Amino acid sequence: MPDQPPILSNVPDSFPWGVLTRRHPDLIATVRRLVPYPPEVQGALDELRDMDTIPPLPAGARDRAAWQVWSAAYVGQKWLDVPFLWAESYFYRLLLEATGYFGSGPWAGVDPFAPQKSAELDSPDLARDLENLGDLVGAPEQDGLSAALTAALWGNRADLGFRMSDPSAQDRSQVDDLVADDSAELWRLLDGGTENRVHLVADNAGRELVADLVLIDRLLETGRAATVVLHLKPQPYYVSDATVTDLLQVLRRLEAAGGAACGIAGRLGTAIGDGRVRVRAHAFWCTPLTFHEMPSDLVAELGGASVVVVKGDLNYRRLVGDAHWEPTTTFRDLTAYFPAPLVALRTLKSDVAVGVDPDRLAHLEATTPGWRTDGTHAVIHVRP
Ligand SMILES: O=P(O)(O)OC[C@H]1O[C@](O)(CO)[C@@H](O)[C@@H]1O
Repeated sequence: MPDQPPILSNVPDSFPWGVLTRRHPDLIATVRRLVPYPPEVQGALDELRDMDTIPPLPAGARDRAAWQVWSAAYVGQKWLDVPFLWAESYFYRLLLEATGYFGSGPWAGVDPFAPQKSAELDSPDLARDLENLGDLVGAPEQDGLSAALTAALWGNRADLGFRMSDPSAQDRSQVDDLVADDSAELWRLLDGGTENRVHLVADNAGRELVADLVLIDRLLETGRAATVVLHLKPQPYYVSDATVTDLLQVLRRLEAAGGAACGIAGRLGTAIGDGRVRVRAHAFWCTPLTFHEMPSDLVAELGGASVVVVKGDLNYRRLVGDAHWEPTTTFRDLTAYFPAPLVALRTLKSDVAVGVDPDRLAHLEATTPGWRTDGTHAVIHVRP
C-alpha cells in the first residue's frame, strides 16, 4: 500500500472513535437482546465490551496462527491506538469467538446477526422494492441496467451496523447527484460484444444483496455478462455482511414475493445450477488486510475477470487504503495495483474520500459537513 499512515480511532469525537466507543457496545447489547445466549456467552460478550487492551485469540482458535501474524504489532495495545480498519475486523472476529460460532458446542455456526438480517427481509421497504421489480425487468435494456446499477449502489447506503448507531440514516434523503460517476465507463467495458466474465464482491445481505442479484440477473439477461462470480463472506462479519446462508434466504424471499422477483430467483437458481453464476466465499474477505495483500490464488482468479465490481464502504477502504488521503487523489492511481478492470460502488460511510473533483470538494466541504460519513453521498469509480 502507498506510504500513508492509517486512520486510528484515538481522536475523541472522530468518526472511528464513535464506532469503537459507541457502536460496538451498542452492537453487543443488541446481539444479547436478540439472541438468547446462555450465561457463559453473555459473560464473554460483556468481557469483550469492557475490554480496554487487545487480547490474542485463545489457544485452539482455528485461525489463531494467521491472526498471530496480523495482530503481532497490536496485541496488548489499547483499541483506540491501533489502525481503525484492523480494530474493527478483529472486534468482529472476537465477537464470533465470544458467541461460540467456531466452537464445538450448540452455538457453533449460529450467526449472531441473523435476527437483524431476517427482520430486514421481512420489512415493508423490501416488500415495496420487490413489487417494483416488474418495471425494472420490463424496461428497455439500458434503462433496466442503469436502474439495477443505481439500486445496487444505494442498497449499500444504510447497512445494519450503520443504521443501529444512526437510526435516522435510512430516512435521510440521498443526494442523487453522485460525488463521482464513471458509470459510462463501466458500460463501455461491458459492451456486450464479448463473453464477459464479471466478478461481484458483495457487501451486505438483505436489501443490498437483493439489488446485487437483480444487477446480476440484468447483466446475464442482456448478455453484458456471460458468467458471474459472486463473492460472499465465509462467515458473519460487520453485522450485515452477506454469507451463503444469506444468499439462500434472499433467493427464498424473492421466490415468495412472486411476480418479477420470483422470475429472477428462478433464473439465478438455474444459472447457479449450470455454472454461469458461481458462488465463492474466500477467507481473505474476512481478514483485516487491504486488497494490496490479496493472496495469489485470489489475484489469479480476479485477474481473469472482464470487470470486478466491488461493493460497499469497507471494501472501498480496503481497496484504496484506510488513510486520510487528499480527496483529490485519483482512484485510478490508488488502485493501479488491482489485477483487473475495477468498479467500486460505494455509499460514503467513513472518512476515506478519494477521486473527488476539486470544485465539488470545495462545495461539499463548505455546505455539507457530514458528507463523508452520513450515508447520503455515493460514488461510482471505475479503473479500466
Ligand atoms: O457495509 P459497508 O458499506 O461496508 O459499511 C460498513 C462500514 O461501517 C463501518 O463499520 C462503520 O461505519 C465502517 O467502518 C465500514 O466501512
